[in-house]
Amino acid sequence: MTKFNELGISNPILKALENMGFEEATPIQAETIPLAMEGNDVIGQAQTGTGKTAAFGIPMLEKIDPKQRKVQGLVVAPTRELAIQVAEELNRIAKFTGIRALSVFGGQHMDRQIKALKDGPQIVVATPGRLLDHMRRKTIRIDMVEVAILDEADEMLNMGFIDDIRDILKGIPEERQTLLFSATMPKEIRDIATNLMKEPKEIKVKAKEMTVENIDQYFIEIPEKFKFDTLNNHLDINSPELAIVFARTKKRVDEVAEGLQTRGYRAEGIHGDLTQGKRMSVLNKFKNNRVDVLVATDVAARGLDISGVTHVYNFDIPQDPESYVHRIGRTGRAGRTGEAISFITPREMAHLQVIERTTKSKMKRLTPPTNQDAQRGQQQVTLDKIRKTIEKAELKSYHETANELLEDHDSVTVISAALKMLTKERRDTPVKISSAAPISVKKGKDNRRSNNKRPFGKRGQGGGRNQGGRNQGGRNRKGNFQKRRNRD
Ligand SMILES: Nc1ncnc2c1ncn2[C@@H]1O[C@H](COP(=O)(O)OP(=O)(O)OP(=O)(O)O)[C@@H](O)[C@H]1O
Ligand SMILES: [Mg+2]
Repeated sequence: MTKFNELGISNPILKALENMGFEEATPIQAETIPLAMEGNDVIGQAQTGTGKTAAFGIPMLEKIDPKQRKVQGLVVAPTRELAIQVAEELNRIAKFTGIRALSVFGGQHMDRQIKALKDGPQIVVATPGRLLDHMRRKTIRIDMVEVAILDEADEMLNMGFIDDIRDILKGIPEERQTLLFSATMPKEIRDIATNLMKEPKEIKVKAKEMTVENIDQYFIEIPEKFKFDTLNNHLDINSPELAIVFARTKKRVDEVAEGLQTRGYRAEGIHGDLTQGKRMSVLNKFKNNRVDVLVATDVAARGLDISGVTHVYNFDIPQDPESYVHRIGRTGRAGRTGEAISFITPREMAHLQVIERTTKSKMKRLTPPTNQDAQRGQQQVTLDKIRKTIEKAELKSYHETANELLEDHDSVTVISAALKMLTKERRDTPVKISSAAPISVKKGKDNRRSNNKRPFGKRGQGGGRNQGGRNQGGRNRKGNFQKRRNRD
């Protein structure tokens, strides 16, 4: 185990890391920090939740001159929520340095952003579309950038973003240091990456599997029409602290979220068609435990670090094995445990094997729980509450009333009545989820790249701006399917 003070980090940053409760460097941090501080370009790959943000953040902060109020560090990230989160983490690490990171993303008022940029942050964390907007309007200068970072690099260099990234990098001096990070790095993307860098050092934290060991992975083979009730039963049995349910389309996200509300769960949906205000408020409610179940498209699959997420459900199995890795990686972070449960229709069973082969992990089969299992699960939750109350609470003042009840009824009847009152009863209000075509394995083709995946929906996340022109999904000149650009 490596201590941070063995890595040549300056005192103000060491102090912040200590304040944050970081005791030891994670393997990706221990390997990356010295190499990046020497000025090398780095491609860093390590499992989800293992601290890649600090692994690139610390060497970037060490390179920046706090006295210069110019953008010296640039981080590009695929979603708005991730840009905000990365800027927050950098600001925590930079607390005693005088360096400030600003997040810049679509859906926010341009004027306010321009004003914030004029304030002179030394680091900007941006989504690509909005950053390009500022570059064109000349409301940001990135010609003093010394360190450029692509977080979720394989996503950023995928078809949806690659042109934007090329345009952005053209605006930064060639002497820059470039750092690329992700939990996944398919070979064809790595080849693109090396072309954008100078003799990059590759750091790959060796792991047997692409997924994190302390996430227990399960699958349930289930026909489409039983998915929703099965999800209900599962939530009742597991009573997750926080759960994320991934569905394939925005429509299904809305329907599953509304269906769960109808059945009495505190659930909300998040996807790219919502206003930025709504996206933020949903995510904040989830972080503050005012929402227990977040139903999401892949917009929430990458990078988000929300403590307390104990369960990830793939209501719909993702097309890419990479996407599976990132989705389930929203739990089991920073050494904690988690569970991932994927619903697979009988026709999708071959796809399960594709995911297992690529990620080198195995999902254990679960039988779909019955309504009785779910009811017992909910009663168990009540039992646990009662046991805790017996342990902790002062109950003497209730004894007299309890004895009064016991004079008229036997103890089993009395306790059963109390259990009934305390237990969430099942609601069987019918909920209809529109069907989704099953994902199929395309023979003889790289399944991953032929997928026109659209985590942000048809208008992209820019909310209707900048949507014209090239690369709007569909087929490109070579006739391959092309991912719709997620402009922001
Ligand atoms: N050395 C450390 N000790 C303890 N906690 C840490 C350490 N480094 C990072 N963390 C915490 O671990 C969590 C996960 O970190 P981070 O989000 O950087 O992971 P990641 O590798 O980028 O994951 P993903 O691939 O999902 O983006 C965060 O809450 C972060 O603050
Ligand atoms: Mg990350």
